[in-house]
Amino acid sequence: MNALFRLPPRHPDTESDDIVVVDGISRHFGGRKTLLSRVAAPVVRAVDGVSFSVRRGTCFAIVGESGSGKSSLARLVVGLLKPTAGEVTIDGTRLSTLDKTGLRALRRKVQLVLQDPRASLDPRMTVFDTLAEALTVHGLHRERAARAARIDAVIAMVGLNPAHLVRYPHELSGGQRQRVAIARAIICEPDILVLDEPVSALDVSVQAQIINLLAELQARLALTYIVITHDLALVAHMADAVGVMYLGRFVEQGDVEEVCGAPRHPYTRSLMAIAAPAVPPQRAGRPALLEGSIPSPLAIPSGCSFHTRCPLARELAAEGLPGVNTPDGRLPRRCVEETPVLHPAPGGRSAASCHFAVERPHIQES
Ligand SMILES: Nc1ncnc2c1ncn2[C@@H]1O[C@H](COP(=O)(O)OP(=O)(O)OP(=O)(O)O)[C@@H](O)[C@H]1O
Repeated sequence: MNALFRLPPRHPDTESDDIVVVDGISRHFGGRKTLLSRVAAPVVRAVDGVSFSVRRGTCFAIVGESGSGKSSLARLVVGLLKPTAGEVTIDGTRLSTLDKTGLRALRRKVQLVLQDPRASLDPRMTVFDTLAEALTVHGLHRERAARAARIDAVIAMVGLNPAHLVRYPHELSGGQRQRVAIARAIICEPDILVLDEPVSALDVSVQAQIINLLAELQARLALTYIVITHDLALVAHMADAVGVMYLGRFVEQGDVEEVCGAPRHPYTRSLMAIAAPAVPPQRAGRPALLEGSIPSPLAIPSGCSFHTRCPLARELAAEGLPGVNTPDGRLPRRCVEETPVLHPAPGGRSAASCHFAVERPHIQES
């Protein structure tokens, strides 16, 4: 489990105001016998001991490839999934202490926006009905005129007009549908939006418009964002802080300028190379494109879970001495045998879990 990593405040005299604190959260699936099977299903470690905190009014991004556990983590944060271990605290309230009523109240404050609005909007409901339903669920603006006024105000905020209110999702473009999904999320005046791949289902030309809309709304409504994405370029654009996720764990996290500007973990460097192939080689090693695909979370590699794809491990092994490497000489033994912990970078604005991340000390010294 990674220890709770908190960015030091930019201005040391301002008090820390963490609206979200995620402490050692895990979610494992399977492992139980079913009625039809006497053998327990294998355990999938979708999220495995993740910790982070998010300052009020900022944007925290969770980045990683498909299958790294990002969506499961998002669902844990909004209380849609129960953790196997660990705790999520939202604005001082521990989710584990909430009953059904408490969780419903929390869902008003923490809204989830999904990747594909075509799937998340009911095709049989007009835009007006979709927004009215959100108010009804939370018992807000019950009076007709007040409800219509709130819907008109929100539809304008997301850049649509009253003519859109009578349309059905299939009568809207992809960008307009995502604007409706955002309107539905903000209509109940939440504090936090969890945005799961908010633009990846959209045409590239529309993506920038939605990103700008999200930035505008964040400033106007003092929202806190948690953005789930596989795209480090989007992270660099939107986020203040980031957690880089691989097989259920954060392998690097911290200030976005530091993590994206001088990534220390070889996985982050590889993601950066994909996001911006023209970026010159980083100081601490050449970014290499990722080889192969992410292993199954049913069979997480031993030691450092990234060792099966790690370009830095291969490079270090090539420099290493017999006995320091695995018997086949392909990888440093330490990468295969020892699980790395998050090491804070000098200055404490980021941390990376790689045995060799900091100075890339020569393998004989380790
Ligand atoms: N309900 C479930 N039962 C079993 N395994 C699950 C369940 N939900 C997720 N998983 C597994 O957990 C792992 C992480 O899934 P998750 O959807 O959180 O990853 P992700 O990074 O969001 O990927 P994607 O971008 O493809 O959605 C995957 O291997 C997935 O198959």
